Amino acid sequence: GGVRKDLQTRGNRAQTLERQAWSVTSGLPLPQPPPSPPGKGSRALPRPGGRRKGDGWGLRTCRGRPRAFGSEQPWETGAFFTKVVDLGASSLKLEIWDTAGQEKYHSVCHLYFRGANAALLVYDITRKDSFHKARQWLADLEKELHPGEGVVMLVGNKTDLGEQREVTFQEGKEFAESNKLLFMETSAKLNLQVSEVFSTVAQELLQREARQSHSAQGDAAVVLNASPAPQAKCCAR
Ligand SMILES: Nc1nc2c(ncn2[C@@H]2O[C@H](COP(=O)(O)OP(=O)(O)OP(=O)(O)O)[C@@H](O)[C@H]2O)c(=O)[nH]1
Repeated sequence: GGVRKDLQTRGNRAQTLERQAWSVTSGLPLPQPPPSPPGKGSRALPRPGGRRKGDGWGLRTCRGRPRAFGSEQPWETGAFFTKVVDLGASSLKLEIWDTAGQEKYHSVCHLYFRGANAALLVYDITRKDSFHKARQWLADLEKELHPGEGVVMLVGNKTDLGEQREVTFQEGKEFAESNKLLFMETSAKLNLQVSEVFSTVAQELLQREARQSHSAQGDAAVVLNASPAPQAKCCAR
């Protein structure tokens, strides 16, 4: 799935930045026109179509809507959600596309990653195969996200099923570290660490944005400082 991010500085003072980010669960999308969220126009990005239930991959609570676990309603089978993350000085509105888990649509998954600011790679800690699939998804993601751009978090879900665990915390952490990913474990069922996933990703997005803007200012200073030099040389002739 995917996420589009609106950043708004509090007090309505500053700019509204628009960024696109994609969250990637284990699922694979059927590309369809995305729905229009309330109050917004139609979107140019695809969203997943159907959902195959029960493969244990998804992080349902990423949809950012209050509801009881397992109480899905037919109208909730769509895959576009928004979540506002309050970060104190700023808040981020994440627009999230959830992919549906269908391997045969793997070839179109790049549509969901393109232009992403962020991605969540979610696996099921009770299924080693889902962990291996997450690694494959990362390879796909890396083709679409430019190096150093895009925040990717690896998420091990279903910590409430600890006795059935097949992927250790350490394995997840080491894989994440070796690929420069953020890492967390969650239980969507118990709502453990779910909001932390989003706030951590949002924080990281903001920090990267601040660093980029800082470095852009640095570049501008170099250009400004650079231009008088040739003139001075010229005039000295
Ligand atoms: N025990 C437990 N079950 C979970 C948890 N998260 C999801 N499930 C269950 O796992 C199954 C799959 O959940 P989905 O949210 O449909 O998984 P998904 O990967 O998004 O599904 P796809 O759309 O096929 O990718 C469902 O039966 C959920 O109720 C969790 O944290 N703990």
